[in-house]
Amino acid sequence: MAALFKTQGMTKKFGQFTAVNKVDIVMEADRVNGVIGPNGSGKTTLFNLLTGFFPPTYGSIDFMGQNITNTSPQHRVSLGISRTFQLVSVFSTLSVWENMVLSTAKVHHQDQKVPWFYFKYAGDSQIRQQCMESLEKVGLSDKVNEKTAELSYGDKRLLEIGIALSMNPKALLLDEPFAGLSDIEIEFVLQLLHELKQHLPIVIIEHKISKIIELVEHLYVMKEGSMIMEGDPRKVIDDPVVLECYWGKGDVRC
Ligand SMILES: Nc1ncnc2c1ncn2[C@@H]1O[C@H](COP(=O)(O)OP(=O)(O)OP(=O)(O)O)[C@@H](O)[C@H]1O
Repeated sequence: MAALFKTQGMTKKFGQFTAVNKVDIVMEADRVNGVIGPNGSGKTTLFNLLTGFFPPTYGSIDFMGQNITNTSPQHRVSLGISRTFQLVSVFSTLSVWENMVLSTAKVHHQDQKVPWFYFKYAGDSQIRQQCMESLEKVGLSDKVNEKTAELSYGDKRLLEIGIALSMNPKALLLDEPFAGLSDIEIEFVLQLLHELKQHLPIVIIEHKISKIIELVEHLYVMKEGSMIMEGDPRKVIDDPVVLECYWGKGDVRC
């Protein structure tokens, strides 16, 4: 079976600064992959490259055996690459249901030029079903009519995951999904991820490994743009190189 993501020499430069440096990974689909690393080590840029938000300066990216190096984010979504963002990215002025429909219809009808026209597809039974199923999965089905601005931060995160799930993902990429959440909210999201991982490859960025040590099955460590280590999470976090990478910036095991 082809790897979920395979990158060769993947590099991203911003001017003279190298944010991601010659990253070669073969990320397998049959496990939860975690990505850790200190602030500014290139984790989000790695996600932006995998999801097409930036083209790489050099190198190649394959998704499930298909070269996607120069394809758009929209094309990658249609291939099944869904993501969430470090800062919650939902439309505050819309209701929960409107957020769901807008995103789901956009995946089905990429030809529309005017975003609001997507609402004409709100009645499509397939779109309605996908939206409802996703909202049920993330526990928001009783909040469909609520204004997104009035949701708790945890519910906004869940909505973002719900939107990602409604797009028929073949891979779910989560950028710090616990940021800003209370311990109770983190537990809820973690439980959801444990359920989702049964049938969906997950890639998760997180600073603090303790939150995801029971979830992830393979761990990557980035430092200053480079992938410095990968492997079994419990072995990786005890590796002297990884411990040193975190010295002065908080223990990786916190
Ligand atoms: N669009 C951009 N333009 C210029 N520099 C950027 C851009 N995006 C990221 N960088 C820089 O690339 C480096 C890596 O950033 P990135 O956000 O990928 O790190 P990170 O590991 O996700 O950090 P954090 O854990 O703080 O979110 C940082 O020095 C950042 O300032």
